[in-house]
Amino acid sequence: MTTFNELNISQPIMDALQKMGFEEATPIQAETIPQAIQGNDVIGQAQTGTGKTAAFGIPMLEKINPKERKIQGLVVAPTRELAIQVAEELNRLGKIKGIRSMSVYGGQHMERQIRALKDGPHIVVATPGRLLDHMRRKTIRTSDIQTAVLDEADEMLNMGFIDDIRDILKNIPEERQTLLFSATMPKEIRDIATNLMNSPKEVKVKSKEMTVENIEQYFIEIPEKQKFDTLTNHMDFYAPALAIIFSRTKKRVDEITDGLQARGFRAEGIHGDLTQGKRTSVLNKFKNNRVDVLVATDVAARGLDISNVTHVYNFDIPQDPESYVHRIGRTGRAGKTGEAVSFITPREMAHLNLIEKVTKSKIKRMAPPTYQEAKRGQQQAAADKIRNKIAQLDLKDYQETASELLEDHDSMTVVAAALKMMTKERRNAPVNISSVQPISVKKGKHSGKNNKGRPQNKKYYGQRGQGGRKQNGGRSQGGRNRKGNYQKNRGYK
Ligand SMILES: Nc1ncnc2c1ncn2[C@@H]1O[C@H](COP(=O)(O)OP(=O)(O)OP(=O)(O)O)[C@@H](O)[C@H]1O
Ligand SMILES: [Mg+2]
Repeated sequence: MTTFNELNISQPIMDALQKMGFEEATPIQAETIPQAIQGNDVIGQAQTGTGKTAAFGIPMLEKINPKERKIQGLVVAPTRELAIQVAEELNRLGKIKGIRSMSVYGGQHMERQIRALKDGPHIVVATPGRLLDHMRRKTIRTSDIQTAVLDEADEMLNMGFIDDIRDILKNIPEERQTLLFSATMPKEIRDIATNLMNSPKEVKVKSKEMTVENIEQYFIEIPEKQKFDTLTNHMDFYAPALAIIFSRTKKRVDEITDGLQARGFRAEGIHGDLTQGKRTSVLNKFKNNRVDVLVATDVAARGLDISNVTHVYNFDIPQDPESYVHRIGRTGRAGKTGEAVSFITPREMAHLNLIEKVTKSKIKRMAPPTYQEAKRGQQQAAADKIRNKIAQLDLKDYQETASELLEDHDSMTVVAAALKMMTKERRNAPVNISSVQPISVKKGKHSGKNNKGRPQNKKYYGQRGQGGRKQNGGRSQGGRNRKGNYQKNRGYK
């Protein structure tokens, strides 16, 4: 255990940490903060949700002089939502020291952005394309930048942003310090990254698995056509408080979202074809619990820190093991527990084995919940709702009508009728999701545009998953118990 006191952090930032409720440094913070404060370049790798933002944020903030209204720190992140979030966390950490961070990303009004930049933020957190745009227009001055951070570095290099990243770094003074962080860092990508840096110290928080151990991981083997019914059955049976569902395409995200809404779930979708306004509003609704289910493409897979996400579903298994790690890492953050459930079609079993092997994690087989179980789950949710109402003890106005009902019918019948009215007959809303090809290990699956220049795939797929099925059958343990807890927490809607 390391306290922040031991890390030579200045008082204003210590005060901010205290205000944020951070008591101890996480391992990646304990290991990288001293290295970075000394001025070293650092490649930091640690599991999802373990505080990498503050690990690079604190040393960057330490170096900044708040009196100089110049951009002294830069963070580059792969998605707009992540840029917004990182800027918010840096603003919290830097507030008492008087350091202002601003996010800059595509899809936002250029003129408005330029005006805000004139206000003189000390740190800019940007997505690569928009950042280059500003650099070309000279609306972002890079000559005073002392620290450059690449958050989710491997993703940006993977996504074909390597040239953009090179261009960005070329424009930043050579004496800069470069910090590079991610939960995953395939060797080939690390080699590319190392070339962009100055003798970086590599800090890898050691763990057996790439995923955090407080995420219980399951898979359900299920034909493509049955995925959607299985999803709603699972959600009825286990009643996740907050869930993210990942799907492979934007079209499927829309279809799943529509389907869930038709079946009475409070769901919204997020993907790259939506306007930025819509993307932001969907994410805010999810954060404020006005939406319980977020359906997303990989645009939401990296870095997003939404507290209390209890379940992550892979409606479609992701192509890369790294993507699996990041997706499921949206739950089980900052020491909390979470559950990940992946739907695997029979032909994708070998791909699942490969993911297990690369991530060194155990993904347990779970039987698909039946429709009967789903209905029972819904009834229990309705019963919980009644229990909560009873606890509130404000039922006097209803007693006269209740006693009239009980004169005509026995209490069992009355309660059963009430429960029936409170539960939804989900199957009355048939839903069709358009099919996609299964991901297979043997086929050359790297032809897709996402796989451009992904040397690490060769490594994985060269090894070839062993195929075959796991025989560790059985349902997730403790579902009912956990379900009870979740329902108490949320008050079923
Ligand atoms: N020392 C700490 N004590 C308590 N909470 C912390 C500490 N450091 C960070 N946190 C909180 O933990 C959560 C996860 O942090 P963060 O988003 O930085 O994780 P990450 O390692 O970047 O994850 P990812 O790989 O998914 O990007 C945040 O809500 C953050 O505020
Ligand atoms: Mg992060």
